Amino acid sequence: MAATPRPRRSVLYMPGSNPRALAKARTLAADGLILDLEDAVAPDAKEEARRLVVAALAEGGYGGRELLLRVNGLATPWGQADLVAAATAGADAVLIPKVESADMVRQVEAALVAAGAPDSLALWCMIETPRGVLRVAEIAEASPRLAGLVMGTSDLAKDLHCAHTPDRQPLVTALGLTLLAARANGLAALDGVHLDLDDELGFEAACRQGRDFGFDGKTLIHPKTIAAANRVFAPSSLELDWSRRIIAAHAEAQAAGRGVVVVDGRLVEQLHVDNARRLVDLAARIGELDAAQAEAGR
Ligand SMILES: CC(C)(COP(=O)(O)OP(=O)(O)OC[C@H]1O[C@@H](n2cnc3c(N)ncnc32)[C@H](O)[C@@H]1OP(=O)(O)O)[C@@H](O)C(=O)NCCC(=O)NCCSC(=O)C[C@H](O)C(=O)O
Ligand SMILES: [Mg+2]
Repeated sequence: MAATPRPRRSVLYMPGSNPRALAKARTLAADGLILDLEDAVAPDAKEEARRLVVAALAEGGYGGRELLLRVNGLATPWGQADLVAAATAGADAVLIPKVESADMVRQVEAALVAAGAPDSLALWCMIETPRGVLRVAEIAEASPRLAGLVMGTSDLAKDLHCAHTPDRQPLVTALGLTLLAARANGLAALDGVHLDLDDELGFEAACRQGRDFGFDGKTLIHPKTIAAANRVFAPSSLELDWSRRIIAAHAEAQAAGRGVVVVDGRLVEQLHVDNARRLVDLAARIGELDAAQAEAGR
């Protein structure tokens, strides 16, 4: 069976040019952090942001949080220097913005390798342009270093000329294609940001929609949204209770020579047990991460 993925319920962007945010992130309950050199950073602050991010990573203190460093695109004036810095900065992954082809991924990978990136450095891709969405299947299999895809729903909505409606209907095709490409290649998939920071109910509804689509978690822009994302994207106690019951019932049935069993009137087969195990394992990983963060915060 595939290894249980790490929790990625909440992944917070922070502008690389904001030292306060880079420091505060060490104390936040986010599963992952995106140290951003791209759109959150003004052009005249790019060099300083790169220096701050490299220094923050060198200082460490981010515990078990997954660390993604979002670079500027290779075609921009900052892309090449970002990749040279990112190669050995100590992040878990480099997040490439506005990916539109497998070739673009391989160019970034070549630049990172030339700059001394270790084999362990993963690549993540932002899917946030119409061309990127149309080519997401080829992008998702561009490199063995690829670990995940991130929806960039703000850029995408801009390019599509679509509205940010509460039900996100205009984005459903892109969300579905990205999720399909991720799952077909064993990659993680993160949903896009919710821009209205005062819209708690809308944020939770968007989290539930993303979870129901199959996304592993949501990308966030403010710490106050972390708790809700962590809650919505974690398996619920009802799901865990059901999962444990069907794992036990199916094991009993198998011991008696049967491949299926009915629990509370519902047919349970091996595929349901596989999914139940995934949820139970994910809950265990969340428990470990939460405990480690609580320990570090003491
Ligand atoms: C939106 C913000 C500019 C608001 O910042 P601020 O006014 O400082 O908010 P608060 O006063 O409410 O902050 C309270 C404390 O929390 C810290 N804080 C705030 N935001 C973050 C953060 N993102 N990470 C870490 N810490 C944060 C503040 O420093 C305060 O701390 P303290 O001083 O101790 O009280 C700000 O939230 C922000 O800049 N958010 C990130 C914006 C961003 O990164 N945007 C780009 C990514 S989104 C994107 O590009 C998606 C994609 O590409 C697409 O196309 O869809
Ligand atoms: Mg974007």
